Amino acid sequence: MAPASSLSAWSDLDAHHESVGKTIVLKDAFKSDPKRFDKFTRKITLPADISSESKGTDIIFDFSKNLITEETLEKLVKLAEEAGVEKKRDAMFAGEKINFTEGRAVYHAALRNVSNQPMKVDGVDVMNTKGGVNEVLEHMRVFSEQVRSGEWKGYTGKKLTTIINVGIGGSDLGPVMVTEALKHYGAKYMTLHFVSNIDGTHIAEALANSDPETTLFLIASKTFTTAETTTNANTAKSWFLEKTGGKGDIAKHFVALSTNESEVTKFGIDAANMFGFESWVGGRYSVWSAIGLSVALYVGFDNFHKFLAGAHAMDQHFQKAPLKENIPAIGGLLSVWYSNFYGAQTHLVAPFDQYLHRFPAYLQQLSMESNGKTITSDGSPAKYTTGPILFGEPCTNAQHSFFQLVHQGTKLIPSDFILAAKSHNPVSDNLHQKMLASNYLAQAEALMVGKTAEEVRAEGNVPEELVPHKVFMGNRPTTSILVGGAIGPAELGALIVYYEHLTFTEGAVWDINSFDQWGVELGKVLAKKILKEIDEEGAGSGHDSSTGGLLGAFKAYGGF
Ligand SMILES: O=P(O)(O)OC[C@H]1O[C@@H](O)[C@H](O)[C@@H](O)[C@@H]1O
Repeated sequence: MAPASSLSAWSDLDAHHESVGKTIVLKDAFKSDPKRFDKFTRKITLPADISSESKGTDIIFDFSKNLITEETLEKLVKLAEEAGVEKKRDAMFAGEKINFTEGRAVYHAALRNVSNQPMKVDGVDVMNTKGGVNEVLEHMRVFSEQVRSGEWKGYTGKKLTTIINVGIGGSDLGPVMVTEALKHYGAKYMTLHFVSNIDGTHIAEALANSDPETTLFLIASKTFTTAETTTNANTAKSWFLEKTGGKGDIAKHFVALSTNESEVTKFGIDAANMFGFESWVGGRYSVWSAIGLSVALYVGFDNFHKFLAGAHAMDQHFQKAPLKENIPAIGGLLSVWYSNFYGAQTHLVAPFDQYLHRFPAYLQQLSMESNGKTITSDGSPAKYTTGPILFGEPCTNAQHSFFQLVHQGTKLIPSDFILAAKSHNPVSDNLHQKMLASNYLAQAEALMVGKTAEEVRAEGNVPEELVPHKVFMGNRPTTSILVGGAIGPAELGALIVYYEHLTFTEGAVWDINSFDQWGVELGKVLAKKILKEIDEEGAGSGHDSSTGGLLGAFKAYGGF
């Protein structure tokens, strides 16, 4: 593929940015076009049998408060066409090896292919082959039901009620985020811990109040070689054996979620207690795989299945909808518009939903590990900026911390706001929900309309020298996502996949490989070398004076 900036649609957008993009005033655009909301809003409806709403749930994506005209959208669509976004999308869904630096298919969509269409990699239907998607799902169903019913017992015959998931990166963030998001559906008697950090505090705190007789460990690692996870897992195993006086039965208390059977068995987990998946599932896309076992245990397999089905609905939309109507494609193209033509460096995602409090952290890995790349498909560096810095916090909290910068800072921060129309906790006669919604609406409106000096003065009693400080420039873009019901498993699945395919679209335009992550390797290698040096005499070798100096100081202060 040609570099994005050499495409004619790119130059066209450049000119369009000069003539229209730089001058568009959103509040005027709304005044002059009463249909702007309708024109730029897209909707997906999730089927009734999987939704939190009995008639099916609509999810509305309001793109109208973005710095675009109809012409902009057409030009962005043209860019997607010239960049081959649809071709690349179809190649992904056809199981082609679009992860070209690792020679792998990118096939996490197969994991949520609940309509069970054949999906093939190398000519093999991954759905129905031995050890394939359906077989693993069935294993997950049986196991999660056995644990939840108490049929699967610990070594002293007790029901397992504490789940400790040991994993990091994609083997942690998805399960944490989803179990938090679906807490309303979770088994109230279960205690969940997610241990990821190599900092011993993480595992120590999880084990502190856990009872080995009632604890189930899920060792979640695609590769089963990640240092943090194997170290934490070994610490957990030693704790278990020590606390049970060697009588504890590993087979009843430890299961593995992995692609690497030989490492799993080396660790001491029976292959029968391993839930597998394939190398075509990237770590950051693995919550749909066996890595999601903690979700199935916590919310029950039926809800896990609805989660997959909601995701599948968004997959189908992404696959079939023309680009101009294609919700994730539009999201991705807007990101390109802001990153490459306005010089925006960030992307804020603020869920107005406490249950979604880990959603931005999850999206950070999805977006930044996927598109934090410089090299394009021909091996040359991109001549344009790629993945934005994604960040966020739930609102209304974020409003009271960093929103100052979003409203009045010097940076353009394209923002997404997410709200569910219905709360799972309509306390105080829904007062909280109404206040939450009023903030969701007010923030997007305020960011767009701003406040002029004249408006500040008209408020009266404002000393002239304070006027500029109280001015809001406005014209700051937002995308508002409204779930037309509560956020249940299916709604959550669809929201995640919106961001997955948004990220895909960005990467496809930028002509980068969104599916590898070589950038995390160098630090791992250096850490291994330094770990050895901590146990050796001296302050290591071959380091710069800062690293060597700090290593020496650490050893001296820490008594190593
Ligand atoms: O599941 P694993 O193999 O232990 O890997 C965990 C994480 O390891 C990180 O190094 C990768 O960058 C992530 O993509 C991955 O999710």
